[in-house]
Amino acid sequence: MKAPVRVAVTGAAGQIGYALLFRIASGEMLGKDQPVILQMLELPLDKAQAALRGVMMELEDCAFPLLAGMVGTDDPEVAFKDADYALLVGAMPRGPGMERKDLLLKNAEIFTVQGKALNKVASRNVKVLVVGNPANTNAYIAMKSAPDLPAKNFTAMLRLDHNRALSQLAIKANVAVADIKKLTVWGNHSPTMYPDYRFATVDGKSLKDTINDADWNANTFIPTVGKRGAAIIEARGLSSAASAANAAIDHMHDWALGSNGEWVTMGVPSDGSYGIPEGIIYGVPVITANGEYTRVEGLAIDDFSRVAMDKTLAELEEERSGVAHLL
Ligand SMILES: NC(=O)c1ccc[n+]([C@@H]2O[C@H](COP(=O)([O-])OP(=O)(O)OC[C@H]3O[C@@H](n4cnc5c(N)ncnc54)[C@H](O)[C@@H]3O)[C@@H](O)[C@H]2O)c1
Ligand SMILES: O=C(O)C[C@H](O)C(=O)O
Repeated sequence: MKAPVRVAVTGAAGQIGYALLFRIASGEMLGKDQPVILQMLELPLDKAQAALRGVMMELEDCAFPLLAGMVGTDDPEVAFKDADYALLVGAMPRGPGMERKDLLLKNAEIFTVQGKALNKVASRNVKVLVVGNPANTNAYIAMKSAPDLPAKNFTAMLRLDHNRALSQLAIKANVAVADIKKLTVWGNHSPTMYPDYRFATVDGKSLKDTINDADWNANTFIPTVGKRGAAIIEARGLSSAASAANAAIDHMHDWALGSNGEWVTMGVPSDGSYGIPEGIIYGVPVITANGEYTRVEGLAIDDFSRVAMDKTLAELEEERSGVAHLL
């Protein structure tokens, strides 16, 4: 049996937390041979702490063989102590009629505090996934607040957008989701994101040629994927939770255990490639292996894509300016 690893989850009593923790404890994230110690953070409010105690009772009641320990706390330095993985979910969600960036100033402080706590107490190799919105800029804030940790260890969740794009494409082309390779979503987790299937293949054949519908791409596919979060809020009255937790599991699973040579999308600090200034947390195609991600380099960027990639970049730069005073 492997030694247990420490997995910190913030917002553990929230919607996404409830859809996430049981899957982590059952081994779906890090493997069926990897014991985990869950270190769960919630707000220092009676209601939040009581709800967290309830979640922990339910975790106990599952008798998961891989759950090697649990900590529930309102102190980030307890939650992140020696953490090998940190899923930063806890933040305010948007409601109907809001954009994710409307949450920026409300949620930003959470990520300065938590970045500092990670810097102080987490494993030096901690892998951080920011889910709380606006996810890219919150990941940027956490990264900048943790100068002693490697910047590459801070990532934002674009995987939900990647999975949404996969399903829309599978429906359109009448193919199986699992057969679509080489898809990506560039940029910000916001309506400006650019889901891009120019390189995608199905059974080695170009998906773009199979679909052959530029109008559908520009006027249906891209806006449908970009506005899917709002469509879920409109339908459910609450933001996505099970699909968000599922994407977080996919992101961390692939980062830890590898993507078997396949492309996945992660929001990662830019290295300056593709015309994205260094340090901006931007969705890009990566291949993961041995606990590391490697950007897919050298892809051709045509005029349509350049405009789309610059638009989502401009939004990220605007968000970064909006939080500069906190860093
Ligand atoms: N990146 C994505 O693809 C994606 C997808 C879905 C949701 N989200 C975002 O994830 C976040 C959580 O969504 P949810 O539906 O679970 O919300 P929720 O309101 O159900 O749960 C959030 C939980 O976080 C807790 N919390 C708030 N501040 C905290 C802090 N400083 N420390 C610890 N816990 C804290 C709250 O008490 C609450 O229990 C939101 O910001 C939402 O917009 C992102
Ligand atoms: O859209 C939201 O506010 C929640 C989440 O980011 C989503 O994409 O479902």
